Amino acid sequence: MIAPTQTAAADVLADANNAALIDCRINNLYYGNFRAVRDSHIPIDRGSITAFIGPSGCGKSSALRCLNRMNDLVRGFRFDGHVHFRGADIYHPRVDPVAVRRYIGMVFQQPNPFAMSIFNNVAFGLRLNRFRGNVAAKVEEALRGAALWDEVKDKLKASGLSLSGGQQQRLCIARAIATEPEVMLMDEPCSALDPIATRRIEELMEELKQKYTIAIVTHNLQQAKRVADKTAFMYVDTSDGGRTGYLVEFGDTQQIFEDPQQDDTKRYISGEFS
Ligand SMILES: Nc1ncnc2c1ncn2[C@@H]1O[C@H](COP(=O)(O)OP(=O)(O)OP(=O)(O)O)[C@@H](O)[C@H]1O
Repeated sequence: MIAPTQTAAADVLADANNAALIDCRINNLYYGNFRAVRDSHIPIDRGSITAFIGPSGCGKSSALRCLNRMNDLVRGFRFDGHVHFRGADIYHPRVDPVAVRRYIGMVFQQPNPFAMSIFNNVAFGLRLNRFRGNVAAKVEEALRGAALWDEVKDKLKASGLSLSGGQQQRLCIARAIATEPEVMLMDEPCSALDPIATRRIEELMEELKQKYTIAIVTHNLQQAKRVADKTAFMYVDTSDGGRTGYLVEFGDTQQIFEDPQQDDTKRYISGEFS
């Protein structure tokens, strides 16, 4: 369990007033001496899909990876700011990053099923978490949740690697939801998929949203427009000779696309730069 801190106690109260499920404030994010992101405050609302958009290198993935401490695994990573999940500071020294990732799961750009059976791919996390209930029932539930059950129910012993790219990505989603996280982070989950498999994942996201909060990094503006409730637009500041990403504008997706308030957002949305 993520231990709430004293500072977090006030935020728990704020949460009761419909504050964001995750409140992420990145003042500075460094890899070694390189400042990759600055001044970005991104709240993630419960039960919503939030898209991170912006040109390559603006720090979308870096910001996303802060939300479940995935950057901790990167050498030279330093972060000044906070990420509060349900009011608790996930970077508090007493908080175990592995526990954070149990609440806030992740699906990556390249489908990465383990070299084991479809069944065991999904059961893996359950066993890791010493799940004591009915594993087979839970695996089925997760595969149904990821809209994959009908396609694999007769070949659960086949290797996860034998599936198509789109099926593999849904298998990874099943693996992520089997342990019942509250939040799913998706880092360009469709970039390796064809348009039909992409559409399938987008439809799945709509279904998953009933149960999970989702944050997604996407290069595909149409995808953000189709699936996201909220959109964060990030850009790169080169004024001081560096390349530091920052949040330009955050709001309802419809507002960001139809009535952007910042010139850079307008230019990006209209395709003036990519
Ligand atoms: N592990 C790392 N070590 C050093 N620098 C990194 C690392 N990961 C990212 N960066 C740098 O941080 C900056 C932001 O990268 P990030 O991947 O977060 O951007 P992005 O907007 O997601 O980019 P893209 O859309 O191309 O994936 C880039 O300049 C990148 O080179």
